[in-house]
Amino acid sequence: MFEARHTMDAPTASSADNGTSGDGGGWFTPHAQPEAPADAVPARPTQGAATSPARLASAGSTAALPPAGLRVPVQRPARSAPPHSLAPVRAETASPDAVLIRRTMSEVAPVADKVTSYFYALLFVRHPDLRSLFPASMDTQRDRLLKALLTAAEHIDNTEVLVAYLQNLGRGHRKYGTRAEHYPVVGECLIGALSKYATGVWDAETEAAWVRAYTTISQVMIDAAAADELRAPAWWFAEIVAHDLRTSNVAVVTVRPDQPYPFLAGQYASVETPWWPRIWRHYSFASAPRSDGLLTFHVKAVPAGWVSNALVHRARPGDVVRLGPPAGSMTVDHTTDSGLLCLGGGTGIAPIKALVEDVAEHGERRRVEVFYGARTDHDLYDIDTMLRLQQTHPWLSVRAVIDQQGHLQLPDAVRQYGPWYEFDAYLSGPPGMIRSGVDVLRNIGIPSERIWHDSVEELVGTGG
Ligand SMILES: NC(=O)C1=CN([C@@H]2O[C@H](COP(=O)(O)OP(=O)(O)OC[C@H]3O[C@@H](n4cnc5c(N)ncnc54)[C@H](O)[C@@H]3O)[C@@H](O)[C@H]2O)C=CC1
Repeated sequence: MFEARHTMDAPTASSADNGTSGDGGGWFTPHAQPEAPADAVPARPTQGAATSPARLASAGSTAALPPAGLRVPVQRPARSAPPHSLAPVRAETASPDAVLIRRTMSEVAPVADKVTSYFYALLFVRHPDLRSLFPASMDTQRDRLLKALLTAAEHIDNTEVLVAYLQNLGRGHRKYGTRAEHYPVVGECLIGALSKYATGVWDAETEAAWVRAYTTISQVMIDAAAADELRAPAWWFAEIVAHDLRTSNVAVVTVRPDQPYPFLAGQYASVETPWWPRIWRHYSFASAPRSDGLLTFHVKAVPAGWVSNALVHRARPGDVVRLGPPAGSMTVDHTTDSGLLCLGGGTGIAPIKALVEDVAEHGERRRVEVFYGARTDHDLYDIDTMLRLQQTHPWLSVRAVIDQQGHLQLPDAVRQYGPWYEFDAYLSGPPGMIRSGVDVLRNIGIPSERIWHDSVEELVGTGG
């Protein structure tokens, strides 16, 4: 699940300072590709300063210009920007709008839950028709939309990263049924909620800054969705063709999409099961693209994880799931021949295996060093596959790291080998492993921009 490293999008999210440090769950922590539908509610005037819907992104318009002062690049970076590029712009370099937006966010941060609740109350009261775009239970999803909006607003000056993030977000929203006309109504409710709770700082100038930011944000998303519509479906149906229970709670699930599904090794997809409509969870592809078009995911059933439990314990061949578009930037750069240092913890071994296959298919002889961590021998459910790959490929080395007592955690094991400073590093696994792994790898000399992983926040969301 998850856009890795350097991106704000989905599973592969940012490494460094975004989401890998701190509590990883803060309201304004940049995170990987959010999953929530960005829809909204139009019409009634918001509370406080009057914000007419007309001032927000015009539905369906693809010609709206970015507001003055906000730069919207036209080019998408080839790879997502490094996590550290998401670091907040320092006050002295921030635009006036960014300063006002951050001031609002500081004001509402302590009451984030209330802002979220009020936002959805406004949305669903004003636009009850939009309720059906969201899951029946909002528990796991309720704050995702607002988080995404606020993340984007906070990084309004960080154009390159922001645009890549928003484009990804806009494409990803197609599967929710989000349409261009939903954006202004969401914007109205966002501003309604912020103006209610940021009373200490809210004034006409602040509102204007939010309107400009939201207009830019929504236009980038609308345009990306429109462009994507010309070349890809909003979602894919995929039939489960194999279901292999490897342990009591880990299944390897293979699906056949109803149409070609282009992706890159190291990416992930969001998956919706028939049992939990509109609840989407990210899973990394466990193989590089195959000639038969099949896709494989490794799923661990986690406590209270509706989707993961359904996929492990209920799903059977013949069942049909839905897939969102591929996302994530934890991919191999084939223009270089530097070695790959890969840390896969638990089911995090899935995208690592895909990366190994990708290197093999490119016929290169790059060194690939895999550290595969698990709590017990039994939990190394895919070690046979990895050892077979090692036998076939002399450039590949696979080491298992068992961490039953928590004495030797996976990242620590890497220190005993090396040197690693000329390697590109790939981390995939539980959020704690990624956080400590990024620290360890930086300490042993790998620069942040060569450390790739999916966003920790997305990973947290993935488990379900
Ligand atoms: N693209 C990605 O990053 C992917 C991430 N995942 C995530 O991987 C996780 C897999 O869960 P499990 O199999 O239960 O893993 P687990 O909890 O059994 O841990 C697996 C390995 O990670 C290490 N680890 C765990 N917490 C650590 C910490 N705080 N510091 C250092 N090392 C730590 C353990 O030592 C062990 O070697 C899930 O959270 C899942 O969402 C799964 C697939 C892809």
